[in-house]
Amino acid sequence: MTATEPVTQFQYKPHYKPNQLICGMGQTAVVTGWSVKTDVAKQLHSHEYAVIGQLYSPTRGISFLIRNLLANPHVRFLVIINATKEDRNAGGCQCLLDFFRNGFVPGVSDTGRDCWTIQSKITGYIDIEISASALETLRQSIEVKVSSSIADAINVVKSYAQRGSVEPWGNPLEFPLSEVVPTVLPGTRYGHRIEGQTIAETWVKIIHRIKTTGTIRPTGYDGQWQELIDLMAVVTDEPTGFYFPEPNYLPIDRNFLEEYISQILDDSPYREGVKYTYGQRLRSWFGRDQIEQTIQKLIGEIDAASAVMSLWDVKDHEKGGSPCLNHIWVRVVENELSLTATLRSNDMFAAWPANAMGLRALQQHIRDQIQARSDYNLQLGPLITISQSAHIYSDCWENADRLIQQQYSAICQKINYYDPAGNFLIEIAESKIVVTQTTPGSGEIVACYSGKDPLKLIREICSASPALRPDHSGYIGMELQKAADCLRTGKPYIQDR
Ligand SMILES: O=c1ccn([C@H]2C[C@H](O)[C@@H](COP(=O)(O)O)O2)c(=O)[nH]1
Repeated sequence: MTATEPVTQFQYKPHYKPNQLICGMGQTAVVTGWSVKTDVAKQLHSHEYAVIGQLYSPTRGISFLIRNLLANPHVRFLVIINATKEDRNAGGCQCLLDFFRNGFVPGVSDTGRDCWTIQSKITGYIDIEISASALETLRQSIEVKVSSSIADAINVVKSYAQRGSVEPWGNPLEFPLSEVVPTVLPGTRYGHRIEGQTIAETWVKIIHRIKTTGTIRPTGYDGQWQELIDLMAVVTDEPTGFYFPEPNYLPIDRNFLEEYISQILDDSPYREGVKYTYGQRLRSWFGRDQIEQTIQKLIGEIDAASAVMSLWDVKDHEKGGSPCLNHIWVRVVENELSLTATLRSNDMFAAWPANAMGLRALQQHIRDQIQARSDYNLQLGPLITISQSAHIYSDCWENADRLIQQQYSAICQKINYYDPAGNFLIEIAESKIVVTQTTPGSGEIVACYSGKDPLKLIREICSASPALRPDHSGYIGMELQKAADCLRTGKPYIQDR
C-alpha cells in the first residue's frame, strides 16, 4: 500500500448508527453495500476516508445515511460499492445513486407515512422531517462515483484524497426524528412455540407474538429491537413450490427466493469482501459435504438421531459476522422427514421467511435424494426453526403493526378445532360432571375426570394435559360451568347446546 500524505483533518461525527461505522478524517464517505466494510477499511488510511459503512436496505438505511452526511458537511465525495449479488437483490446502492442522480419527490411510505421517495425503480424513502432544500444542497455538493469492486473503490478513494482539502459545503444540519414506542403486553420471555400450516401463516403469528410481548432492548449495534428468546416455529404443511399469499405480504418474492435457495444448497468459492454463504459452510468449509453426509447417513440408518449438520466454526468467535444459522438436524419418524434448524440470532421480520423457505428447500432436497438413491419414499414432515434471539428491529415496527392489523385476525378466524391434546366429552352421570378425554384421530378413550366443581375440574384437566390449546381449555371451562348449572337446577345438560 502506498501511503498518501494526510491532506485534511476532519473528524467524522456520526449522529446515527455510530457502532456500525468506521470513522476517519478524510472527506470521502464509502458506502460498501453488502461488501464487508472492514475489508475496505484495511486497505485505506484513516485520513483517506471520512466514513465507511454498509448499506443493506433502501427503505431502512438511506435516511440515516443522509442524516449523517448532512451533519458532516466536510464530506464532499461519496464512493458507492455496488459489487455483489446481494446488492443487486436489495437495491440499496442503486437507490442511493438514484437519489444523487435523479432526486426525490414527496410520497407516502408503504405504512402510510408521509416521506420523500427517491426517483428510482427501487423503492427508497427519506424522512419527511429533512427539508427539501437540505437534500438538494447535499445532492449538489457531493461528487458521487460507483465502483463494481473493492479494488476499484480503493483507487477512487485514494485519488480523491490526493486532491487535497476541499471546503465544507456549509454548516452541519440536523433534523428531528420521530419515534414510535409500542405498548408491550406481559408475557413469557423465554421459550415460545408457534405453529402454522405455511411459512406465511407462521410468520404472521411470530410477528404478532414478538410485537405484542417481546422485550424492548438495545440491539448489539445501535437502536432497539423487540425480542423473545428461544422461539420455536413449527411449519406443518408448506406446499411443494412454496405458498406465496395473494397479494404477497411476505418480504420476499419468488425471484429472490431462487437466488437465496442456491445460497443454502450450493457451494461457493471464497471471495474477498463477501461473507461466507450457508451453502459454503455446509458443502466445503469443514472439508466435508455435510448435506451429502446427511443423505448417506439416513440411507444407511433411517432411524439415526445423528443426522446433524453444523455451520458454526469455533473460529467464528475470533471474527465478526458469524453465521446466524448454526445447526441443522434431520430426523425420520414414522416415514416422515422433519428438519430442525437453530439460529443464534434471527431478524424475524426481514429475514425469517427467506431463512425458512431456504431450509424447506434443503429439507425437500434431502428427501428427494434419499428417494432417488434408496427404496425409502418418505413424506415431507414439518420444518422447525428455533431462533435464540428472535427479534424485530425498531425500524420495522410500523410495518409489523400493519401486517398484524391486516393479516393476524384473518388467520385466527380460520376455523380449526383440531387439538393434538385430544377431545373432551362432557356429560352428567350419577349427579356428577363426567369428562372423557379421547385421542383426536380415532377417538380412543385415554382419561376420565369427574366431580362437581367446574373450576377444580378444569384445573385438573389443564395440569394433566398442559399443552391443551388455550381456546380449547376456555371452551371446556365454559361447558363445565354450564354442566354445573344444570346439576344445580336439575335441567338436562347436552354439550354444545
Ligand atoms: O440468515 C440470516 C442472517 C442474518 N440474520 C439477522 C440476524 C441479526 O439481526 C443480523 C445479524 O447480526 P449479528 O448477529 O451477526 O450481529 O442479521 C438473520 O436473521 N438470518
